[in-house]
Amino acid sequence: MPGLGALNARARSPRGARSALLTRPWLGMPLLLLVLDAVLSDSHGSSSSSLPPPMSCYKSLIALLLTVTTAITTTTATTKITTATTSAGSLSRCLCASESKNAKLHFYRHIDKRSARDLPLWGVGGMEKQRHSPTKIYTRARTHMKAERAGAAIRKFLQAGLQLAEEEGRCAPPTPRDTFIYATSAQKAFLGMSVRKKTRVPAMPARVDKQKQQPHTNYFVADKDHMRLVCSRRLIIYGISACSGSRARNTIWRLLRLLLLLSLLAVGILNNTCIVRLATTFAVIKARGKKMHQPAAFLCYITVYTSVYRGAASYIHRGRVCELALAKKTGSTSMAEMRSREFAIVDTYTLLYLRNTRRDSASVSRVVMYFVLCARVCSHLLAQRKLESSRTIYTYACAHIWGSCTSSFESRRLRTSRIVYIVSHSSIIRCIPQVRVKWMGRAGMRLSEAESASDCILVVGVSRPKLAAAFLTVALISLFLTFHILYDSALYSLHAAAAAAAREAVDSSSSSSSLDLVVLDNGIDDNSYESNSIDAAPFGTPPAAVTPSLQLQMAAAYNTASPPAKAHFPKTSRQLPQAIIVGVRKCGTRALLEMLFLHPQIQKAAGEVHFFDRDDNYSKGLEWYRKKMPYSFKGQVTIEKSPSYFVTPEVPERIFAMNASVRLLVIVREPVTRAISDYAQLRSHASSTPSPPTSSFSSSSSSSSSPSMSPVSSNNVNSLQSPNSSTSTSLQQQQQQQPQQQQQRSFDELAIRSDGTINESYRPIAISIYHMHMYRWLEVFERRQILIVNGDQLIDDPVPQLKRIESFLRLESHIGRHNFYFNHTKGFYCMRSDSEEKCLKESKGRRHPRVSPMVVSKLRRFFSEHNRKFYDLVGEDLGWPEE
Ligand SMILES: Nc1ncnc2c1ncn2[C@@H]1O[C@H](COP(=O)(O)OS(=O)(=O)O)[C@@H](OP(=O)(O)O)[C@H]1O
Repeated sequence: MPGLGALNARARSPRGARSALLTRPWLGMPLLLLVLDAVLSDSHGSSSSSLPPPMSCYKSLIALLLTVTTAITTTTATTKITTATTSAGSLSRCLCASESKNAKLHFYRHIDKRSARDLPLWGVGGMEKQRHSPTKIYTRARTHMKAERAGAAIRKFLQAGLQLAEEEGRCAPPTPRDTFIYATSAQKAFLGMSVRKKTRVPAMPARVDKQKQQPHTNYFVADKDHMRLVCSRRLIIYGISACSGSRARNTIWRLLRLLLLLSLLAVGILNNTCIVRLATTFAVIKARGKKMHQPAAFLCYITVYTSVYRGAASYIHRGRVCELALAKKTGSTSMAEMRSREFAIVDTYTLLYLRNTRRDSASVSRVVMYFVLCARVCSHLLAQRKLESSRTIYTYACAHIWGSCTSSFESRRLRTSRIVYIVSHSSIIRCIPQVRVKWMGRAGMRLSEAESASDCILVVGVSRPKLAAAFLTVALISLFLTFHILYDSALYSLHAAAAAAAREAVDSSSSSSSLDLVVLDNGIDDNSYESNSIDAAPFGTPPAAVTPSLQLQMAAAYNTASPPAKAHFPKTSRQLPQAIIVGVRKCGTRALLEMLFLHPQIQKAAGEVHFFDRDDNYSKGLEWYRKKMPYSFKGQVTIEKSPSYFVTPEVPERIFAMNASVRLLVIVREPVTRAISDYAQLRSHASSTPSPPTSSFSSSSSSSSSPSMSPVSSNNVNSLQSPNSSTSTSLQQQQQQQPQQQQQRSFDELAIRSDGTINESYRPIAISIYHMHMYRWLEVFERRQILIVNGDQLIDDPVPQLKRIESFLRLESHIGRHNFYFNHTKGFYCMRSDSEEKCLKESKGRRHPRVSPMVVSKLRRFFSEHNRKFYDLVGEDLGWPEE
């Protein structure tokens, strides 16, 4: 058994195995894994056998899990992106709030939902009153309300905001008020608004819904581009976002994160690789992320991986970047003192983006908008005398963006390829009459004694989904790696457990009596059933996998060697059958196969393969056939059954060509009973088959041209093949014709012609003339390769027949009486294994039609001669009745 050496060798080198885990390719995505799996599933696909599901099943499951995880991750990341892109809405809300309620802007370091909830923002529709963020309202509406009601609720919510705005009298939009609703298309649809794609700005978006209750208010659906119009046109933005997602999704995400963290930490300890460390770092940060302001944390992840702006990111996530900068610029070292000063931070979380942003229309326009907003904030601060007008406002942005902004201010109009923004310099100047806005380079963030003090630093910027994509990639790779490693570890443990179990079994069996060993070692010779046994090594693979001698070797190996840290389970593969039940139809082939399957060393093919008797299957080649076989361990015997092999002339040669030493099982039953059983089956099938359109068949029973009693013609033999065989045309005719016409007739009519002779061309009769088929097998195979199983005895008492077969297959005796119990309802023996009790299905053991005793005895007399020929051929007398 080659597996033994390999087993021990591998068991002794767990380190090698473990390192193999890490050298596995992990560059692909889960789907790639699935594809690979499918390609490689040749030797590890699923099987209908009783073996534990092959590895690829686990792998597929893991891959599926990964895909689901990926989907969740993607969704989460997408919502983060949405959060980022709706930041403009947050800013405008902040702005309005500051103007309406004199809110202290330095509270707004983190413009997130939590802080927003506590602020008296009218810009999002009376948030203070309702104590709910629009996200929450939307989510709740989506979850709990019908679309219309939810739409109405949100409209009401928006109107409340408008009302509040009116009361405040600040930041009030011109009349008629134009309200822009910034929402995803799904949300807009939800609101009952048709979504019009915005193409050109400044053309106003189409008006889609007029509120009758508030005739002066026009509701428009704004897309991202419209957001940029907000300030210049003094419109109101309502940000409705579903960023937060459902509670369930958040919980799942949290759990996944925890799982990821724990697993990566565990694996990271074992495997000191930078990949794992990286992933672990990611997990730790991700886990911590929930405590941080989302976008800042988000930037932090990116920073960790790019390692470019680490310092800046940490400043940001602490929300102190401006404070520090200001402290340095004013020469103050005391933070407490700094906090007592008034200054504004409009937005911090997109600082890093500014370093990377391209000079494209979208980012520039967004920055312009931010500046406008900043300007308004400054104006507000000036009005409150919290900012000295003589002071300089520093903004931190990369040079080219700043260049765009200033040039736009100067030219009063920023024109890009796509959009013209009406951002006039005068409007800004109106807002901040005496405040100069200057760009402060990165160096400005550091201590510079020469610089004059400043009261206000505006850190502005934009964020883009691009960064999120990077994050997502890292997340996916980490997830993939994690699950891959987890999967490997799980398999590893499974193997070890299985090997340990095998070892236990070996230990216990080695302590059993030595008599067993003697009997088994001499197996065939000592077995009284073994008249047909083959003495040479029978199968393509050594049958010794679990023979006691080998078990002892294994046990010895286990016992002498120091206990291995890890062990490997032998691999499974699909083997061509070493034994085939070739027939005979209706003699108990299924029962035989299922009963043999009780033996742990036997694996059975699912269904009937019909490889050798059907030309279309045979032409697919042996590889196709092999793939139809179940997975088996080395040393196990693979068996398939296709009863029509017995009567198909080409089959013996074909099987021989595959494996000259194959073992064949022919199960036979008293021919008349078999014929009646066959008839019962045909009739049952006929009743469930729709009738063919035409039929030119002339009943064989009434056909005067039918062959006479004496030897069945070769024509008849050909016509006996499986109904599905493609080797015979007459057979197909028979297939179509028999069920409909013949099977409406009684067995008596079909089996006995009107002239009283036996209709031996009638298929059920012809198949029962066993010697006519058997001789073809004996022309090809040696007698000792074929075991004749008595099907009647298998019904009455299966165990002796099975013992014969165990011997014939050179298998350890395993199946015994404990494996069977008689089921009185079914009238047959049913099987019992450790795990279950099982009877054959209803089509096995059908009620036979009533056949007149005269016909039975007539048939028996007819068959007696054929039976004797069969006995002579096989050298066994089966003792079937002759009357
Ligand atoms: N344990 C047990 N349970 C049920 N049936 C049993 C069993 N042992 C043998 N048999 C007999 O098997 C007969 C069906 O034979 P096959 O399985 O070879 O039929 S088939 O050719 O595959 O259709 C079937 O024939 P019918 O009785 O005519 O249905 C049974 O008699």
